[in-house]
Amino acid sequence: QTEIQWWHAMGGELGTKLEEIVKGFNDSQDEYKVVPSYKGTYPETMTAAIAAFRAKEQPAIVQVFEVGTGTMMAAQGAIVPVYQLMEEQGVEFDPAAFLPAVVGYYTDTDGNMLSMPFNSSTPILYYNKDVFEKAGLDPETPPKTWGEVEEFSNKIMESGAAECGFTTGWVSWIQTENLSAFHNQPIGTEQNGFGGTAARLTLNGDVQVKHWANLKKWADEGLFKYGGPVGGDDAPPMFYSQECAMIMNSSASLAGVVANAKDFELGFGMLPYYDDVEGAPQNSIIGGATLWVLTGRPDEEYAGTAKFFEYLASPEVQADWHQFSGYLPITQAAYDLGKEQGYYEENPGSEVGLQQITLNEPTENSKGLRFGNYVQIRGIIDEEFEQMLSGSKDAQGALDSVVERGNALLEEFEKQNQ
Ligand SMILES: O=P(O)(O)OC[C@H](O)CO
Repeated sequence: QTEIQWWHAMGGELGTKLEEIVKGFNDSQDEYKVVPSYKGTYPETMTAAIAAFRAKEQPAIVQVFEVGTGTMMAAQGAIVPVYQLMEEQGVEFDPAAFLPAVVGYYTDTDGNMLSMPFNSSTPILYYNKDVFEKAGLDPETPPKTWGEVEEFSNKIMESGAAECGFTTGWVSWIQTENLSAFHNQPIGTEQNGFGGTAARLTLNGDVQVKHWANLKKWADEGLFKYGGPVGGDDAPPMFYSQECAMIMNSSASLAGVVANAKDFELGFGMLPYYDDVEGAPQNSIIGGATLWVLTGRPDEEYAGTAKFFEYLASPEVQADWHQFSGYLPITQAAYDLGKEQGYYEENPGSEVGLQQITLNEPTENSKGLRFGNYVQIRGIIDEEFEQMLSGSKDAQGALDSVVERGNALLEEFEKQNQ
């Protein structure tokens, strides 16, 4: 039996489900055994894989979050593009089976898919209907605009229904990158980096500055509570304990929310927008991760990997994973299967993420981003946001620093990849 190592970043409920999915494949045949290993957060998993590659101890498959795409694409010689893998192994693979938002993010300029879509998400709003009701708000109506987020949060706090209005996961992904896409604002030149490595950051525009300044003001007033860097691990517990009435987080936080928020009625909504920004709401962008295949493994592992990917993309596996986790149904077939099963009717709110990424035809500003060294740039976004919260910089100063420090990394990346 050939063992295939799969390094991933799915902890908690998602990790348990991932293992169940792998077991389904392992039990379905006896030639290959996929061995999943949890390697920590997305940045930790990616760093571990790069170090392992240098030490020639790399796994065949590694799960890399969406913002690692630019770096992985440039790592020629280290990766086997998935379209090539499937072709070489004679396994049928139709990129058109995946949703356009997913295909667009992971294909090269010739339309070839480089990594295997597995878990694509988008951020949404979760809210506590019980707290809304206690505060005299309509529990069936989530806030649509940032003005309403402020107004509702004030009511919630003044009425004593909860201590805080809202929290958020991922300041980088949700309150900066998605905020920009949803308001049709660029975060960089060259179509947010899709046009090539000459791209530079521009995320210190008026809308982003206004939003960060508001977050600082709301944090000072207690309306908003910060959940920490990277994914914002401190945010979900504040929502589960009913300290904060709302949370903006990945659609894939669903599994955790369902498991932990047992004492109150859950509501779902789209991300808020500023109604004085023309073109908003545009559409949100995907997050989550894809599976990259690394070079340097024995041939039989690639044969098994192709078979495993075929299994992962099947409508049954995808629909099950999507419905459990809150990740988007990444293939049309998985979405259709869910409809046939009556899943969306029985689970109001479960289509919010999909409706939001498809709200409008994506523009250059809202189809995603592709920058090299972006994992490090995410770290800079968190650092500068924290500097702003502590009062040592204002929103403009913090975002200017993100651009300056980030562009130094982009210049370095461009030089290395000429
Ligand atoms: O928590 P996930 O898997 O939806 O990922 C969120 C972000 O896209 C990570 O960059």
